[in-house]
Amino acid sequence: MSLSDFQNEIYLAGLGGARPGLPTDLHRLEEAARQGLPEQAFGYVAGAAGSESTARANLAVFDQWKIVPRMLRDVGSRDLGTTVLGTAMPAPVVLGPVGVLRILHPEGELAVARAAAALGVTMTLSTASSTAMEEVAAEAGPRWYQLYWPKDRELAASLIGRAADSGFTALVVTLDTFTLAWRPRDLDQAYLPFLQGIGVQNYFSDPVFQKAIGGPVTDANRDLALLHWVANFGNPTLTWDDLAWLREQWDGPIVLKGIQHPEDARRAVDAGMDGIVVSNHGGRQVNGAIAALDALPAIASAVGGETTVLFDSGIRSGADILKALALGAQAVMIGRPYAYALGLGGEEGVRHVLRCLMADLDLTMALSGHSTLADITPALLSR
Ligand SMILES: Cc1cc2nc3c(=O)[nH]c(=O)nc-3n(C[C@H](O)[C@H](O)[C@H](O)COP(=O)(O)O)c2cc1C
Ligand SMILES: O=C(O)C(=O)c1ccccc1
Repeated sequence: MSLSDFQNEIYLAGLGGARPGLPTDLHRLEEAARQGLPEQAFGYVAGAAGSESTARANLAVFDQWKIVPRMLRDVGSRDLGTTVLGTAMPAPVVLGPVGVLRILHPEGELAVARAAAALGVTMTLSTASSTAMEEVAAEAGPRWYQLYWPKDRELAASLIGRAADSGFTALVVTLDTFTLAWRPRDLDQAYLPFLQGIGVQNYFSDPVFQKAIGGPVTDANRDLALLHWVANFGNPTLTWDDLAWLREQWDGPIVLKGIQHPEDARRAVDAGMDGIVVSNHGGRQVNGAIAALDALPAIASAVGGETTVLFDSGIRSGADILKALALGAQAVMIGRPYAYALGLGGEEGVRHVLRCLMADLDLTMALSGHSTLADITPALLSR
């Protein structure tokens, strides 16, 4: 199926009288999710750090940039395809890592893997997934693995080795979340998915983790296992020097997620990394932090052209994607929209979100005079 068929299919379904089960404006998915999902799970996904002002700014900042459409440029045949970190993509859209997906749907990461595979879209599996990576890999198409770098190096090496053995082709190392931030929605609800054993599956299935707690996780040692997980989840003492060790562990591309300062982007390149994700974790970590899109231009001018620059935090539409690409990203990741859609519509819901985004991007590019990603430059934007 070509990309221009994505919107046709949706339109034709509408003309036939069958409304899409979920909103086609992804901003409105959040409202649908508020009404349709259990309160605590919805709050976990929708929530962010502190007063959530950075999460709001991530969305609002897109309105400060305007697309200036160009006419009469023969956009009759479009190609949104690209290759990022060696992975071929139908469009510059990747499912970002979102942990604990079984709080939203019983099939969790498996449903996401099937939806992404059906469309040839790359999925990034979280270390905090609620399904072990080997099970997800068996159902997934193109796939990257997101590492939460644990304290214990032996455990880190084991997770990385399993990811390589399971066919994950790039390592996305998240730096901004060695611990969860001050998140009032979850604190007020006393809600943590892990206390229900959701999000620890990659750890509990790991031989190094099991060795450390004296054997497989059972009802008898579950509390011990959870304490060991908490103690090992993240390492606040890591520095740039530690990246040399990581580089030795993984042969494929490594990208650092959570970069917000141009000097950090520079250090990533100097440390031999293959890319960065400009991201503030959807505003879930440092409230008051710079809106992610505001961080992008300076980072792109510091390292763009030398490394792969990915972007996330606030992408909700084709226009948002076009703006992020124009400001220097090679591709974007999405988070909350597909999590909401999973909760509301399972595998089909995730497919809906991907088709909407790709169709909207295709149309927005065409109508603003762009046929390929190579045509996208900062010149198409006005502040
Ligand atoms: C419920 C939830 C869980 C997340 N879990 C992870 C995770 O396990 N690893 C990670 O690197 N990022 C995680 N993120 C952050 C996303 O990868 C992404 O940076 C963020 O959601 C992007 O912003 P957006 O939601 O506005 O698209 C999570 C985000 C949400 C909403
Ligand atoms: O909630 C998050 O943002 C997140 O990144 C995370 C971290 C650990 C486990 C699950 C999700």
